[in-house]
Amino acid sequence: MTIVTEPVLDIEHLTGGYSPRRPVLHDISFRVNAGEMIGLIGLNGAGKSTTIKHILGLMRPHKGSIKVKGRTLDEQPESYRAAFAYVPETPVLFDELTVEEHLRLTGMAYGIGERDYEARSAELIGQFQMEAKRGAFASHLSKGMKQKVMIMNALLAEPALYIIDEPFLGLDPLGIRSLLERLVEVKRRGAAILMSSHILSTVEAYCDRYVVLHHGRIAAQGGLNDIQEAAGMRGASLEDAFFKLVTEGASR
Ligand SMILES: Nc1ncnc2c1ncn2[C@@H]1O[C@H](COP(=O)(O)OP(=O)(O)OP(=O)(O)O)[C@@H](O)[C@H]1O
Repeated sequence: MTIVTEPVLDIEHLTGGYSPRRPVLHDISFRVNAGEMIGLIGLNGAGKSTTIKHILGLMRPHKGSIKVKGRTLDEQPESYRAAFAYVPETPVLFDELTVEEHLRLTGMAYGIGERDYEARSAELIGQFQMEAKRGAFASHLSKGMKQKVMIMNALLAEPALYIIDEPFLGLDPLGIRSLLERLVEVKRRGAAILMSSHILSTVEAYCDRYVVLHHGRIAAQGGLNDIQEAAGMRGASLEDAFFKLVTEGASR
């Protein structure tokens, strides 16, 4: 017997972009299930950030639908927004709040009880090597430390869906390892993760499925086998198959 569970993120036939006359995304459909990490990959300008902006509700679909836990943003704005945490490529912090105050704010925004807050924040501060900086203002942090604060905030919230945009660039190797370990752990506990990155070896190693965007369309999606098949390259690495798909103009 197969148990059919509702996807945490369900994008169906999304056409969208910045101007209704010139869509950037064309008929995008993919899902992220609980306990899955999906890699959203594509060249510069392929449409990854635009897809993410649509999921966040910063832009509205021209056609198609986006559901988080079965509901669109219009149907249930509060529960839609509370179901995910977003880690942007460029950290956005309050300069005059400390690391700990950011965590505290997230704890309040997501309604996390005091005891859970204490346990989770202490663990995250330790795991991301931020003990010495817990009282530092965001404006006094390095780029990678700011990125860590964004990541810690997302992890503190323990949402059903993580949306993570190119998280590795600012992090040191220890930070990357901490992040990947945590993502594996939250996934095992049932979280859904959509991660966009250009570091394809890491995407291949950690993601369960991949969505290859090319010129705003899905060029291929599925497990490594599906991507290899779409590229006509059995046995290839994700990077080699991706390279073939995006340089030969394949579009399906
Ligand atoms: N604010 C904007 N207004 C109009 N067009 C935009 C805007 N932002 C991006 N675009 C266009 O949308 C298309 C998709 O861009 P998007 O930022 O989604 O790409 P991306 O896959 O995230 O790329 P990168 O890997 O460089 O971050 C590009 O053609 C880009 O020029």
